[in-house]
Amino acid sequence: MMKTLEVDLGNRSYPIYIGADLIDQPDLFKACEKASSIFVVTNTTVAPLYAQRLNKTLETFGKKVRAIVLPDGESYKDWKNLQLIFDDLLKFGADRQTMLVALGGGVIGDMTGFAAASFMRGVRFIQVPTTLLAQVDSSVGGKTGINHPLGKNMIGAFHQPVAVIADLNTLKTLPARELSAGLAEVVKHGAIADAKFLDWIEANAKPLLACDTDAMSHAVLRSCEIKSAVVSADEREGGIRATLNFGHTFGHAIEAGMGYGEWLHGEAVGCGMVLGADLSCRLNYITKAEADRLTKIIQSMNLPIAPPKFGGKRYLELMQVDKKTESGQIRYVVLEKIGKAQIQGVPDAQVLETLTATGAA
Ligand SMILES: NC(=O)c1ccc[n+]([C@@H]2O[C@H](COP(=O)([O-])OP(=O)(O)OC[C@H]3O[C@@H](n4cnc5c(N)ncnc54)[C@H](O)[C@@H]3O)[C@@H](O)[C@H]2O)c1
Ligand SMILES: O=C(O)C(=O)C[C@@H](O)[C@H](O)[C@H](O)COP(=O)(O)O
Ligand SMILES: [Zn+2]
Repeated sequence: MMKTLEVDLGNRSYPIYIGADLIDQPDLFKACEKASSIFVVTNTTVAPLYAQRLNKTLETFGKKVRAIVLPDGESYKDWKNLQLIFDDLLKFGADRQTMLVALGGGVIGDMTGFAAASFMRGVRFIQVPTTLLAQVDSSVGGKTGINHPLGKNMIGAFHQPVAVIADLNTLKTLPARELSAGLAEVVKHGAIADAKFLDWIEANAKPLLACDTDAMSHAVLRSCEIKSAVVSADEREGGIRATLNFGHTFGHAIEAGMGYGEWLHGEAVGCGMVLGADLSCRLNYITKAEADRLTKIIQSMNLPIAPPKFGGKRYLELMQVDKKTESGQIRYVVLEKIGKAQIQGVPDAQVLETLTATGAA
């Protein structure tokens, strides 16, 4: 059965649809009725799996539908490949009434959203997330952008989609490693916002890793509920939205430091949460037993828990460019307790203790 949630942002509110075989349902794409043309942005892996079905659905609106197929991978989330989207939009007559449709994981969603934010100063777009990570996290909330060699997601814009259509059946073709990466963000939602959800995740590692339909449905729904509530309260990260960045200050440093694509985003975030839990413990918020428990949950999702050994100085250098840094002071999301997070500055010496204790330094 399909579930519908709402991201509540006044006249920019939009629905999140979660259910099976949704890419075949034209009524969910009704925002396309007013479009002059439709461009589906996808990649070389997802296109052969789902583009034809989506195309058939979109063609029912009687508009020109075109696919823009990008190369696959985090390392392509850059200027050069963003430009390919603009090239085709201009070449094939897109205008301000054009609808972009992002069909793929977080990389495609972030790039399509940024293209939509900036093409002709802004056009509408729909998110059709096909990875677990995109369904539980990246398709919701309107953070769009690309990477810079010196820092993750450094160039971008807030631009909300007009609908999120999460077809749970697309997860059936997802490789196991990608499923685990998505589970990292699911664990994050439990850790920062809902201790009972974290209990459920802990108890359901097996069905989650097996991509069981009921387990996936609950994981996506509860994650979207948590994320949409946070985004509705703080769209532009002036306050509580920063808690969604738990594990990301360390995680983004791992992604950039290794070279984008070496570690998956979810893997880096999972490991980043191990460091974040250790730091939270050193700050006397959570106990050692609670930090160890979170590490075990992350490990149970087949995610790496040992960070790359860049050394303390290099980690601090990589983390300095984090978007939460204020006047040179790096700010970290820490767990006040399981199910509640906050952001604060931490002396480098204490961060170095965490980096040393976890083998990063
Ligand atoms: N905007 C946000 O709020 C937000 C939140 C979290 C992550 N992100 C970003 O999202 C990106 C990570 O997203 P991701 O984990 O989805 O990675 P991804 O987009 O690279 O997708 C992972 C892999 O799965 C493939 N794939 C996608 N759907 C598939 C399917 N149904 N079956 C088989 N293969 C499929 C992709 O082609 C790719 O190879 C990062 O760039 C991260 O920074 C953004
Ligand atoms: O939506 C948010 O806010 C998040 O922080 C979600 C994160 O999972 C996501 O990876 C996001 O892209 C990170 O944002 P950034 O501002 O640190 O680049
Ligand atoms: Zn993330």
